[in-house]
Amino acid sequence: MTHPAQPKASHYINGEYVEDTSGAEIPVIYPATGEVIATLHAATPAIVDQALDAAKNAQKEWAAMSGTERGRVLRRAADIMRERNHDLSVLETYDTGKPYQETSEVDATSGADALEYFGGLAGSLTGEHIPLAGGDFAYTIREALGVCVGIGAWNYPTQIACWKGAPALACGNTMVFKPSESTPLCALKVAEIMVEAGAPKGVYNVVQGYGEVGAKLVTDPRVAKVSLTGSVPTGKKVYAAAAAEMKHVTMELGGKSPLIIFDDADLENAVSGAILANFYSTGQVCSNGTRVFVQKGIKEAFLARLKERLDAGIKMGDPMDPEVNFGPMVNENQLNIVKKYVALGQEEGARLVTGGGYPEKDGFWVEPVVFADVQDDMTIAREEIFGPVMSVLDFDTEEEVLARANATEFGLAAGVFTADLTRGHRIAAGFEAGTCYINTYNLAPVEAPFGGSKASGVGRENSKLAINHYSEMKMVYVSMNDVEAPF
Ligand SMILES: NC(=O)C1=CN([C@@H]2O[C@H](COP(=O)(O)OP(=O)(O)OC[C@H]3O[C@@H](n4cnc5c(N)ncnc54)[C@H](O)[C@@H]3O)[C@@H](O)[C@H]2O)C=CC1
Repeated sequence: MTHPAQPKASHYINGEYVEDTSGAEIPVIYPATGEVIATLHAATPAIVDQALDAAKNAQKEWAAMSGTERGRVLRRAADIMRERNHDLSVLETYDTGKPYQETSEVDATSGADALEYFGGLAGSLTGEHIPLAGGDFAYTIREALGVCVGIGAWNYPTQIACWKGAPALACGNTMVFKPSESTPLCALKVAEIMVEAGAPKGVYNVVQGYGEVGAKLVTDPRVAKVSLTGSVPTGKKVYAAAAAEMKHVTMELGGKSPLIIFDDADLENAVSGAILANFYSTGQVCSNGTRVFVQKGIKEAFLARLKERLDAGIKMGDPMDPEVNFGPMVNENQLNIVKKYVALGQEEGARLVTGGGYPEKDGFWVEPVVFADVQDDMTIAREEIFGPVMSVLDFDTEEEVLARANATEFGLAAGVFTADLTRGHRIAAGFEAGTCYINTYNLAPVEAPFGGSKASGVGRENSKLAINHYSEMKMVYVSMNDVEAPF
């Protein structure tokens, strides 16, 4: 019998499901059991062509609609997503293995928030009037870029499809979105919902594929902009390919973010913050604060309480059970990466405080891991693991810890827990990171910009700033005077 997660076809182009079985197979594996629940096919060159043509053909008409009309479509799509939260969350759980307890609160909800927020902004995207000498003036027109390509990672398939789609469409662009080959299901539902909400055909298209399909999309002359969520190595390749054609980019890449906990921090809140910074989505979150610097005075109390809460609170099991709060890794490859780093941490002399076991059942399961006595030069403190592995490092002084926190090529996020708010702001000012937290961690409301500095990215998603990344300003100079020329 066909599994309910199996979509009608692999791609969604010009308002319809489209299939071409000659593309490479993409098996969809439910991470909780290891079983193949759906089979899709990567886009062939003909499918890529069809999607880009559809997006190109739809763009002028979409951009010619008023911002209010475009916004109405996005807001309707947000309403539909909220109404279907249950079904979308079940699908997100099949796609990623994340527990329903989490997906039912976060994924479609966050997608709907983006659609609603950018839908609300769409009617107020304007240029400005610039008075000049002698009665001349200039005005600016905020214009869409054209066809935008979105390329997603596998940890938040619904959210990423919406975070890229919503601002792109609000500005009058059209989109071709390529989900991660590990989680190809959810974006198809987003595309369906857009059309149901009234988006003209071709405005939002989804094509499946591995990296090579992504690479093909990036260099196509019909494409004006590329927004990637993925790892730093992929980001470097995509940025370079886009630069060769002078295309706009947004890069949301990986991190190894620091979380600093001072002696004076509220212990319970600091432990909660460290949990949110490491174990949500089984640690598969780009902004995770995986280097937890704890001041020596609070260190043992912090470790004891953290272990107590993890031991009592983690509930692994069927991700569809609403009581379960900890799911498997997304796939076998990612599980093996975690295993490699956990072994490395032990070899390099870090102290295993909790975890390190692998439940013996089908699927890709790992217990959450906390390492203490981690040194800055250990591999687990330098490289992004993208799994539930927390490294706790000791520190003495503010100056020392800030320097160590910043000593990384990454700059996605950073956080600090302290009762001294002056110090909190001082540390936030000193962080070399795009997304900072004082006395909390890992929140990403659509109203606030999200993104990284240094190797972690270029540009920002969410907030009014995202509009600048999906539009450009045309200037029109108007002379009110005779034209003077030298000869
Ligand atoms: N900053 C952020 O907002 C976020 C960043 N991430 C980062 O994503 C990574 C995990 O996701 P993965 O899917 O493993 O990343 P990945 O870099 O392997 O793949 C990302 C996407 O790029 C595509 N791709 C691969 N090679 C390509 C190429 N040459 N040209 C065009 N597209 C190509 C893949 O098919 C996939 O859709 C982690 O590093 C994580 O930190 C994840 C979520 C959010």
